[in-house]
Amino acid sequence: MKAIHFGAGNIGRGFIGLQLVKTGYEVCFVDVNSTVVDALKARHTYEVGYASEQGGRERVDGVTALNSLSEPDQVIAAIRDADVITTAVGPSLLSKIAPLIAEGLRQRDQQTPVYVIACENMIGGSKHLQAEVAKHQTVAENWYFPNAAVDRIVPLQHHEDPLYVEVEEFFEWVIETTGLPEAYPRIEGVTYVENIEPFIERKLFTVNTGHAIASYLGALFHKETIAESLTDPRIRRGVQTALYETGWLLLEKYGFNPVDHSAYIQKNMKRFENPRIHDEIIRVARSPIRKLSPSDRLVKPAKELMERGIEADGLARGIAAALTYFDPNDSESSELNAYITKYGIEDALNAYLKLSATDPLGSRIIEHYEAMQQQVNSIA
Ligand SMILES: NC(=O)c1ccc[n+]([C@@H]2O[C@H](COP(=O)([O-])OP(=O)(O)OC[C@H]3O[C@@H](n4cnc5c(N)ncnc54)[C@H](O)[C@@H]3O)[C@@H](O)[C@H]2O)c1
Ligand SMILES: O=P(O)(O)OC[C@@H](O)[C@@H](O)[C@H](O)[C@H](O)CO
Repeated sequence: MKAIHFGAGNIGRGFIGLQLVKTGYEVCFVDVNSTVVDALKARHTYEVGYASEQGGRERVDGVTALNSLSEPDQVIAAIRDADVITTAVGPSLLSKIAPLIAEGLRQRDQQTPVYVIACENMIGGSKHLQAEVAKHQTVAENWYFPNAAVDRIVPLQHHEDPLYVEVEEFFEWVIETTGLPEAYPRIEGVTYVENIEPFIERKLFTVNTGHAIASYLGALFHKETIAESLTDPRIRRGVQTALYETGWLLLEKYGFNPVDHSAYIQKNMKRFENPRIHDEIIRVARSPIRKLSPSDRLVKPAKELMERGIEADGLARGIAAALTYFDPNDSESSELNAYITKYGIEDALNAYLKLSATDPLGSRIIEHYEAMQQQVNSIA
């Protein structure tokens, strides 16, 4: 059994590759980072460490890697032979890897099924990748693209060994089975469900909404990590308020049990506070344009709540904080900041969030944004 995994980064090595190897796959990582690719090729093994009370490390053996920039033909050949293809490159890069995947799939023996699973933080990730592949190659009937949700906090890594990765112990990987044949491959640790929507929305609108707001409010109050942010009552309250709002939406949409969902929120607050994980604001806040897009963790739940006549003020405050965020090393943050400086907040709302300054959500965001601008000046 062979698996190709695009993106040998934190979640790629620290979760997806690990589970594939545990299942019995020979895993070939594909990446553009030559340090990581060369080390995987040379050693064929790496270690995953656990940031938990028990700690401990696991060895991940029998892996290899290819560089998609310098070895595209080898990547295509590897896709020809693969049973499963997974990705964890970031949602905006799926369009970049699609041509290579399309060419590899085109060259396959068309009788053998293949499963392509995007493990990205987005709703409908695999179907989005399928649409990107379809721009280059007609998608065959037995190329399956089941949507998935993946959850494990893997912070930025700062070790001498470029392959070692430290992760939290908790994980959840959910894959949608609707449309798959009976004999679809089972991956160790994966929960298979007929309908992924409640799972991806529960994860994205709790773990990622909470994380995002902790990071943007954290940046506003000059914090360095998520755990540090949550020690500040102003930020903690902001995160919890937003999570009770998204919780209300999830209860309305999917009929979750309120007691169970409250426990889910509290469990995630504990994960954010894990003292053994140094999760930097710059990682969690990365790519603010993506995070502020109408289909992502902040604006989508806020709009859906307001449409139901339910208050979303905590989300509006989190969105405003995201609009004040600035990291000069993050290209999306730089773009957004330059846009706001040039055209103003109302045009930015329109261009990136697809919201008007006059609609109820837009006007709440602007009120918070203006109050925060004063706050930025007073605490700077
Ligand atoms: N880190 C987490 O806690 C976590 C948890 C769940 C989901 N995710 C999701 O997983 C994805 C990856 O996140 P990450 O934290 O591992 O990021 P990362 O930056 O650590 O890893 C991304 C990897 O993709 C590689 N890459 C970039 N362009 C590529 C290309 N053209 N071809 C092949 N590889 C390429 C990068 O070199 C990098 O190694 C994102 O969608 C993220 O939302 C992350
Ligand atoms: O990866 P992003 O940029 O979509 O979001 C940053 C974090 O919220 C995210 O990586 C979480 O750590 C992860 O989703 C936990 O499962």
